[in-house]
Amino acid sequence: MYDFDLLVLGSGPSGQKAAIAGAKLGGRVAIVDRRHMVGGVCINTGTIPSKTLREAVLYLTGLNQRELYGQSYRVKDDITFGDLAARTQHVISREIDVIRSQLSRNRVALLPGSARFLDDHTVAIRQDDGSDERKVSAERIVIAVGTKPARPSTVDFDGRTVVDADQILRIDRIPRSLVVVGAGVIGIEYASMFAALGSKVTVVESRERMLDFCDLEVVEALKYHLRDLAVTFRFRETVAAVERHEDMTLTHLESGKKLLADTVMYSAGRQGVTDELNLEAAGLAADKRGRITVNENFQTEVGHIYAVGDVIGFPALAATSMEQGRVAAHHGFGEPVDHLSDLYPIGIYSIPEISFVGKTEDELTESSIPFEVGVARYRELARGAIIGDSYGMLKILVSNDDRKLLGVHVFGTNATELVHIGQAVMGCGGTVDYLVDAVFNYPTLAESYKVAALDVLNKMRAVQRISAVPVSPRIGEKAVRPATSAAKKTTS
Ligand SMILES: Cc1cc2nc3c(=O)[nH]c(=O)nc-3n(C[C@H](O)[C@H](O)[C@H](O)COP(=O)(O)OP(=O)(O)OC[C@H]3O[C@@H](n4cnc5c(N)ncnc54)[C@H](O)[C@@H]3O)c2cc1C
Ligand SMILES: NC(=O)c1ccc[n+]([C@@H]2O[C@H](COP(=O)([O-])OP(=O)(O)OC[C@H]3O[C@@H](n4cnc5c(N)ncnc54)[C@H](O)[C@@H]3O)[C@@H](O)[C@H]2O)c1
Repeated sequence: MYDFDLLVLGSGPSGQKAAIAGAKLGGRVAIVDRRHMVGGVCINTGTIPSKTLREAVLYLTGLNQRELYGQSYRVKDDITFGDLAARTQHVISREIDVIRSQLSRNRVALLPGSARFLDDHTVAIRQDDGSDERKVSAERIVIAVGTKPARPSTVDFDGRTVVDADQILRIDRIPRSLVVVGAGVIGIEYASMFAALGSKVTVVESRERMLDFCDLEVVEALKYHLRDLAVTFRFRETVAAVERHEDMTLTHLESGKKLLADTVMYSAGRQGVTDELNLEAAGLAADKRGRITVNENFQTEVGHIYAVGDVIGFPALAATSMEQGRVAAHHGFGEPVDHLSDLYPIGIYSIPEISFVGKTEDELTESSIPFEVGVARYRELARGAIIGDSYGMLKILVSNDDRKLLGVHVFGTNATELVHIGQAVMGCGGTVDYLVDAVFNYPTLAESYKVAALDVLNKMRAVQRISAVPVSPRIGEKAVRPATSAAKKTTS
């Protein structure tokens, strides 16, 4: 009756995984995207180019080797944007090739063009050059159209001196000075890269602090490092206007300050790409940020139409988007599937990088959940000395009640990889005792888990000991001996 069992709109991480999951379940599946956007924002303008650029910056500047070889150490003196772009283009092409091959070997048809709804089972697909339009029908439809940078209408983006986070990848020179508007994840990642390249970076953020979902101590450490790379932070400041002059920009802040810079980059949030979808024809609507509301199965108000990935909003990560796509397809085909776990890691590829899983100290304190903190510093690990990372740290938060891990926060080299050890222990309901008893490879950064776990146990034991000692009576009071039965068993 329909052309396809499943039609996916958008080939980013969520769309790809929905399509492949549908095909593995035996469905006839197609995926629609513009020819130049196969792989989505993730591959073409977002995750992959920014992470490759970061790797190129770290390598060519030699930044990570300077503790070992001195502050003047560099692999290349005059780094051009071309040097950085070459590596980025290479990785993008390779990744697109992998995606095309995965779709084709799973018999997912790739239909080029932009989709818009004609009704709740039918879409029209317009070729990129507008030359042709075809109708396609499907029993189930997954909307995975992602987001684009939010651009204030008052700012004149020229793609050269005033740019958004997509356009920054196409600039032709490394700016001597850069204003970054918005200290979200995108803003801080690009601020780190340009600061490492030697640009004088000013970050303007209207809130009081940045990355407020992360551990406060870790964010403080990051700010210290970025300031050391000559980054200036302007918190509680809002951009009022940006003027373009020949090869220069002047950013006016609402407080009256003026910032002169070669380039201004806007990273002040993103907008769902739903304006061209003609959602009303399918009986759907988006909110004012272009987002679509879904239930826990990623179904929209129209049961056979699903929405996944950044277009549904938080957490808007490639990793969670992939899972949402897979879960939606399984639900659509009636295949049993668990709901998405809450226990996913966050990775911020600033320089140095940050990663965490679970709760922060602030969240636990607000919920009155008692916990103990264990810290390991890379400078006390042999691997830290070998790689020249003296600033890295790993912090674990452990429940005083049942000794389970409640959160893991990592700052420094390999943070985004290391966090998964804590995630696995937490996912399996493990306690701090597992980390104390486990033997880790030496010399590694993973050893930091054992060091932090021992730190927790030492603190817990000290508290138990003092609790077991009679409290000296105040004048006129009797001595009290706290009940020792409340003290928890320690294994080491
Ligand atoms: C600079 C930057 C860095 C990032 N870094 C990270 C990171 O390090 N780690 C991480 O986990 N996440 C990161 N993200 C977020 C990550 O890229 C997104 O979460 C992810 O790409 C969202 O995937 P998606 O499936 O929603 O689709 P997207 O990747 O957003 O792609 C959507 C696709 O839909 C297509 N489309 C839109 N409208 C239509 C239509 N009408 N018809 C057909 N196709 C359409 C678009 O062309 C596009 O290809 C980053 C994002 C940015 C911008
Ligand atoms: N490593 C990663 O996982 C990664 C990396 C990059 C992006 N992302 C995803 O991309 C999404 C978008 O990131 P983002 O950083 O663009 O958006 P964001 O919404 O996270 O941050 C935007 C920031 O800009 C500030 N702001 C807005 N207007 C301003 C103005 N006029 N003047 C000063 N400050 C202003 C806001 O207060 C906010 O802090 C995130 O939600 C994130 O999930 C993830």
